Amino acid sequence: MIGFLGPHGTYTEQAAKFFAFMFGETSVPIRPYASITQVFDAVEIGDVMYAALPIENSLEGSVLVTLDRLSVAPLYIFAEVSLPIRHAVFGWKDTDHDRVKQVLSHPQALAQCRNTLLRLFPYAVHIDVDSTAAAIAKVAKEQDPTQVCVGSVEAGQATLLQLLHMDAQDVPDNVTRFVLIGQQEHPVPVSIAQAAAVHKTSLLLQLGDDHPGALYDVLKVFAKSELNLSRLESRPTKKGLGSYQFYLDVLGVRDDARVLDALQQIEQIEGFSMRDLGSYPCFTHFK
Ligand SMILES: O=C(O)C(=O)Cc1ccccc1
Repeated sequence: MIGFLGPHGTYTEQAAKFFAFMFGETSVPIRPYASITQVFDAVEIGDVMYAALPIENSLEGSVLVTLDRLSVAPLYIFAEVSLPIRHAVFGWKDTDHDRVKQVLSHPQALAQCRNTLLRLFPYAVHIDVDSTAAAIAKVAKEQDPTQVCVGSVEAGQATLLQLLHMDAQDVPDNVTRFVLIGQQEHPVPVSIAQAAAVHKTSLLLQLGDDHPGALYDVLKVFAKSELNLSRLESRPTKKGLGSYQFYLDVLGVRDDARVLDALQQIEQIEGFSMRDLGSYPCFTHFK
């Protein structure tokens, strides 16, 4: 079973369906949860074997709820899929744009459409909802012509709402990365890894003692090993202002001799602790 950020109609459901399809013959069912936190709870207590969650967007950057929980949860990334995201705006028939008071959606969707929404609905406030599909359901239920919502065209068209605008994202090329995560003892079939041309290894680094060049010492290892980093991100450790941990995505699979060697070298650097968040296949899926 794959838990995902629901309800039905979210972008994460599209990713969950992709992952389920990758299981092939042993195709697994998917189950919606109302929030990212609830999906994490479900996979941690073993209610579901896997979880599908958004982790990063090409316009807005990291989905912090996912990233921060991943740093403390004993979970691993097993696969990644990047999906192009096209946002649509839905409302009631004959919506008067100047009278719209509220635009509801997931905060990432609102952020990805910020400028377009300001232009279309200059007097509206943006309201965060747990998912795009939850926002669509709320606007469809309340039948209030001063509310509109942002979500996928398929989810909106499954309601009585009217499609007001297509492609509301501020930049046409809008892509979100979704990850399949789970407990280490439940790896996915090797056929999934074999189906991908690109693999990544994700690491979480914590500096023990901060000193000049501490991060450089780590980056030098990757540079000398000619390993490409596809991401480097700092997040607060929450232990005090100015205290950071680092997320790194290395292009390469952990079993690769160069990656193994680099990781061993980093482990020997004093003052660092490194957590392996998984080594996994990366897919891109165009509908
Ligand atoms: O709310 C959704 O539909 C999600 O799956 C989260 C999300 C929101 C915006 C872009 C990508 C994923």
